[in-house]
Amino acid sequence: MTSDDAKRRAAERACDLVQSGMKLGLGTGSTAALFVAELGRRRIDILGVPTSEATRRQAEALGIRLATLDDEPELDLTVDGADELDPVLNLIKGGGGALLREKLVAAASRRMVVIADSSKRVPQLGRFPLPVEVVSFGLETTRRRIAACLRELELPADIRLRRSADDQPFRTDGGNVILDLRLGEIPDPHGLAAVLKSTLGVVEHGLFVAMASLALIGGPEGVIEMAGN
Ligand SMILES: O=C(CO)[C@H](O)[C@H](O)COP(=O)(O)O
Repeated sequence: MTSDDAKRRAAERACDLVQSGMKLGLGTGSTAALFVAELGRRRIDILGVPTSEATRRQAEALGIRLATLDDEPELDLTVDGADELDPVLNLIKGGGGALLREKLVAAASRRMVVIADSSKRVPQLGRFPLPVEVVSFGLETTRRRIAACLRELELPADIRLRRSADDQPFRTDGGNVILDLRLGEIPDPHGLAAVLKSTLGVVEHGLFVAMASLALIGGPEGVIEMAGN
């Protein structure tokens, strides 16, 4: 079974949770795109709040009714992918650069369900570089501030500015840039999340701590369910 098949299984199972009339947060990335495609195929009448311009374009093309988070500040369910998930469903997200809108939409939802293939499961977060969205003004000063925090926490200060295919700094939908932190391991996701959040210049980080209530992991045996908070 390919990774895409596994992701599709998880996406299809997540669609089973969707009922007509729901207000849904629509995630970003290849797995979330499979979910949105399946929603379109099933023609369930939902109102979607997309977490990126890419997802908005896909959902619009499928005829899914859309709203903004300002129109609909309380959502029933968000379904989104993840770059890593640990056994208690703390996540690293932002590989696709949509972490800020993804977190805003997930936080506005009664439930967040993660869909993934089994390669995303890890015993401890940190192998995947942690995306941190920062303002581009004063970028070097923010980078140094983050490096000092990491050294304080005895974590490696290997921080790289994300670049697009044309070698220009990658820009998020909000016009910010992303620093990817190569940490290797994150022994205390709560602690690191708090430190990053209080660092001047940081807009948001890709640690989703205690936000997901369920993960659906697709694989050759079917779909495994993992419960979170
Ligand atoms: O956080 C994300 C985008 O910002 C994605 O959910 C994450 O990168 C997983 O993507 P994929 O489903 O393509 O593996």
